[in-house]
Amino acid sequence: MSYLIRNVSVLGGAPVDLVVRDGVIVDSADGTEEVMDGTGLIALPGLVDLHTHLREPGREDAETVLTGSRAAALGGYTAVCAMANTNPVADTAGVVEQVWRLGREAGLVDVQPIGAVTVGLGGEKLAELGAMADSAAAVRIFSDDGMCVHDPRLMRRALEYVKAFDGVIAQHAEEPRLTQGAQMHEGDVSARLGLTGWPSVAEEAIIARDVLLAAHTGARLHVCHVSTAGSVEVIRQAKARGVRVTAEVTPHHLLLTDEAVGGSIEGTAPYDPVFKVNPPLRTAEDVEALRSGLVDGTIDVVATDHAPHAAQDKECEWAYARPGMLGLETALPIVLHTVGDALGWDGIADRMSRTPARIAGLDEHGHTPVPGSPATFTLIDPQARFTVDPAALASLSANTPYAGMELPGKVVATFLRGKRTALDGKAAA
Ligand SMILES: NC(=O)N[C@@H](CC(=O)O)C(=O)O
Ligand SMILES: [Zn+2]
Repeated sequence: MSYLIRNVSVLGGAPVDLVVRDGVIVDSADGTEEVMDGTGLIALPGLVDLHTHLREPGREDAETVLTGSRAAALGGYTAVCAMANTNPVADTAGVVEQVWRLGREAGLVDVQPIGAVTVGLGGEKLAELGAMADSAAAVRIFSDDGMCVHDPRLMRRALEYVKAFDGVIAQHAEEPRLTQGAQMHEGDVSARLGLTGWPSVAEEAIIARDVLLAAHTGARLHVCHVSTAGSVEVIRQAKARGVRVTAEVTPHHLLLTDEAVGGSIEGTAPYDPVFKVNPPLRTAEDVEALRSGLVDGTIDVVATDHAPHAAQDKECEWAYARPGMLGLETALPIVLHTVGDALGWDGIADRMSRTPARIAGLDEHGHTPVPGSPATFTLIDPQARFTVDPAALASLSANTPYAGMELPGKVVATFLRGKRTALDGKAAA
């Protein structure tokens, strides 16, 4: 199909016509098959998520590569990096190739598998990093996410190993000796609720160690879901010293605080497991530091940490509930709501597309939609507002913390190499 999109604003600029043909954006609208009205819409490069849990193989009742791809396309994404904590764990060339192939078959977003750092996420033995890098999936990001690579010797070896092919280690920063039994952020709210706390220092101590290891090895480190003001400060200092470190923040850590666990959000009761997530929701001061860190570039990207969980794993007592929340279908609206004005459209394109594409080595992504570029972009209606309905999400799971919230910014359509993968709330497959 070829498309003529009339009167659309690219990154907030003056309205233009965008012509999509043969997978690229071209100049001439001659003979285009479908005309779309882009009046009032913003065109952004297709969003790229560095942190998505797709649950296939192993928990296809919570999400599959196909259903997660639908959620991604509807959220404006054209590429997602699939985390390795599946069952079996994505720690061999066979598993990463399977996930990669399933992504191709779904055909809605580019699914780039992340490989595990250690065998079975066990934290004891390096996985076959080279074999995963050399596989058809061409893995470049490795992570034990869900678990921290806490052995410093293993972390050092992993950094040294991936440096050879310019890979990156994405660390879930959590000192396990400081988070034993932790149920939420350690602070006033945890004290009030009587829940064991996860102190901020459990995250900050690992990041501090890892930036030193990254400096020592000269390898690339990426910090997953940064959640505390202290972490932002450690990363800021490391960057000032030239360490090759990048970092992500999730939409939920840009908006929600530990008060949500205490029932502060309208329509929720205390101990609602929908707010249970790792790292935990922190304080208002942390949220403020994360927002300014993202705006000043200390934090490089927004990543969703889309973590679907089946109803029985979420709708139970707090202590038994799995940590994690959905993200793909609400990420852009939450970013618009929290830091949209401060970032502007170019800043949003940078933090949600250009920079994550660069970190992941996804060269076909992150391009501003102008003639000559791949037709891999998304169209947003910034004026439209919508109310989040968990049942209406394309994800197989419903664990969104934003149920009932009214949010700005609707994804109208998404294109991947000229294929329209989502339109008006419906995915193409
Ligand atoms: N974020 C979470 O709370 N959970 C993630 C794992 C992770 O990202 O640490 C999951 O896989 O469910
Ligand atoms: Zn994690």
